[in-house]
Amino acid sequence: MASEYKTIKGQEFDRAAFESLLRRKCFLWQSFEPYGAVKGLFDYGPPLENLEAEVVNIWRDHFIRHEKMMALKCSMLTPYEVLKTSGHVEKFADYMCKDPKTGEILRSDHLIKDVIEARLKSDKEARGEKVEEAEEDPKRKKKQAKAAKGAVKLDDAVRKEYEHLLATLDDCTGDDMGALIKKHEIRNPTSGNEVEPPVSVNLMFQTQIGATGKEPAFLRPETAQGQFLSFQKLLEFSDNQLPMASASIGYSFRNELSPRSGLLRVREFLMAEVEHFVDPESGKKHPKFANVRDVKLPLLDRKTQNAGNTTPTVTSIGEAVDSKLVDNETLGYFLVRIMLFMEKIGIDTTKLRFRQHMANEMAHYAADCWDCELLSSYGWIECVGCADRSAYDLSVHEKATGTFLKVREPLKEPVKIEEWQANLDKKKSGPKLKKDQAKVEAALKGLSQEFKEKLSLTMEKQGKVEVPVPEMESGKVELDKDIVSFVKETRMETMREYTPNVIEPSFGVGRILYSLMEHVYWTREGDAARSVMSFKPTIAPIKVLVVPLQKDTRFAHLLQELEQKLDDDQLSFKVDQSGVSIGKRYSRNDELGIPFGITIDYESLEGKGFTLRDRDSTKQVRASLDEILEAVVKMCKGKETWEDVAKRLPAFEGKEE
Ligand SMILES: Nc1ncnc2c1ncn2[C@@H]1O[C@H](COP(=O)(O)OP(=O)(O)OP(=O)(O)O)[C@@H](O)[C@H]1O
Repeated sequence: MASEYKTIKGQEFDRAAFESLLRRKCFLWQSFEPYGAVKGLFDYGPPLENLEAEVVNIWRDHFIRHEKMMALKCSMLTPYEVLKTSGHVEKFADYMCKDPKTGEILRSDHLIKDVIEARLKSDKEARGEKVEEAEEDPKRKKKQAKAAKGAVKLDDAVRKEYEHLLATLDDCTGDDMGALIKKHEIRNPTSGNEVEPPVSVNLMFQTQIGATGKEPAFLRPETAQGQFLSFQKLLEFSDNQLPMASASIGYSFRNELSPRSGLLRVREFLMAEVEHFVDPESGKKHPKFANVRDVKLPLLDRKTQNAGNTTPTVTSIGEAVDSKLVDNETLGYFLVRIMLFMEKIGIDTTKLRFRQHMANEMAHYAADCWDCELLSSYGWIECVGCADRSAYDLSVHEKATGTFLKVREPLKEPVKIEEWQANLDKKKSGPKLKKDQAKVEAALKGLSQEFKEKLSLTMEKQGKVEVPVPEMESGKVELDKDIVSFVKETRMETMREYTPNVIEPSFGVGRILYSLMEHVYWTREGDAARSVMSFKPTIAPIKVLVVPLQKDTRFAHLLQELEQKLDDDQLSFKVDQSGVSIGKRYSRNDELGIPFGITIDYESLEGKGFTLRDRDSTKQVRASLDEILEAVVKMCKGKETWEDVAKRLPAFEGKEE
């Protein structure tokens, strides 16, 4: 809840002050501002762009290098047929309602939810019960308040109906939502106007390849399809060995109907996706699962959610997989790796949970799905989806294209196979079947073993059989024993063919960055204006702040030497030589999250070293330049902490003002 959301220091989180910092320090802004800005599109300024690069580097190291994944870069422009086969053309859609008078477009489920929640809130107020704050942004709260205006205490039966409606909203079709809007007289909260019935709108951006219009295409809504269609190359690269995994970091595009909550719902965003291919007959075991068995995760399972509870249970992943709460080892292994990644980049893990998808949320083909959700002032937000997509994608693409998307591997022991065959005597069947010959042949080939056995018995008794041929106008054909025979043949099988299953952790980088920025934001006690962004040194956008005590030309040569050495150590740095006090210079750069400050003072001129300041504690040490730089390099690589450094190097009692 927004009201319960606290900073890492337990302070009330002030979203307005936080957003003002992001703007002031140029972390981000809406794209194309001089043209009035475009909703759902953001430009990243220098601090956020650098932060993204650092986080992506850690992601690459944590997943691609550590897990020996195959990095891929696939095209963003995707032909229509690919996304038709994957189901996106038909199903990747949301319902929207239009306000015919203002032209405003509202996502139907959001509209219903907002209005009904507002009525329930108002009812609670009327009953004098404690009201929880809306989890969404202030604009949404305003809308809710407006919607609730005039609402009175509800009838018990209506209240129950509303609660049930909210719990089952995810199951509603467009028609269901249309009926709800009518029945409950739901109007646009902003204008008070009636809205048009819901219409399904596909969320993909459509375009075309070339100028002829003959090659329709989309900007991809996820990176996954390119990876599936590279399956054969990946298998070759991994010497035909499974499990294997590919990974892709790249942009995806979704024409969200009502983008809101800043970076949390945008129309163009960076995704980092893994496709881990595994033999389904292996029980989806993971070779490194034993290493993570004892790691504990906060798991909010389906049963708990069904009971209306949102408190996760902290469980070791070993127990969760043994009890089948988490479907298999591979899925469990990735949940652990996701949490370790979040910890590594500085996410506050008390604001992290894994939520299992409810049955109605999962794609029909998915075996199990867990979202890694992060708590921000907007509430719990899905930042990583981790799904077991079974064999769905490879199977549908194989069926649509005829391309072999399976694994063939030699069997340890050859297996004796007994199979019914339908043998068509083409010489005799030709004159009878004429142009339908090929269709009948294909139909016979496609018959199941059981059906072929049944037909052999019929043939024995009646000397003829009726075979279904959907491709023929008549839909069937009668064949006698001169034309077709059914025989049981025995052969030795030496190879096994199977379609791998896919476990897919899918990261939305922007949502993670936003949550991270909220998690590291706090204000120094006693002075509300002094905000700090406590980025870990390993990911901080700028590593070092250089502050000469005063504007004094005598510092010039030391400054030059320091800059050269920082550059040699590949440390990013900022020099603040402005005339304001050291304290002010430190505190305004704390807002950028620079973890370390090096001061050049008059004692430095006498060869007595430099001071190094830690952003979070504001403690300082004094040492030679080489000692200081060695410490900074180690801390920025995550090899040492400030506590380690403070034990090694002599403390310095510097004043900040
Ligand atoms: N519009 C968006 N803006 C920013 N990030 C997004 C957006 N849509 C999805 N993501 C990110 O991509 C990840 C994987 O996408 P996925 O298709 O699982 O999301 P989703 O279930 O459609 O999300 P939601 O239900 O919130 O729209 C999400 O966990 C999220 O971090």
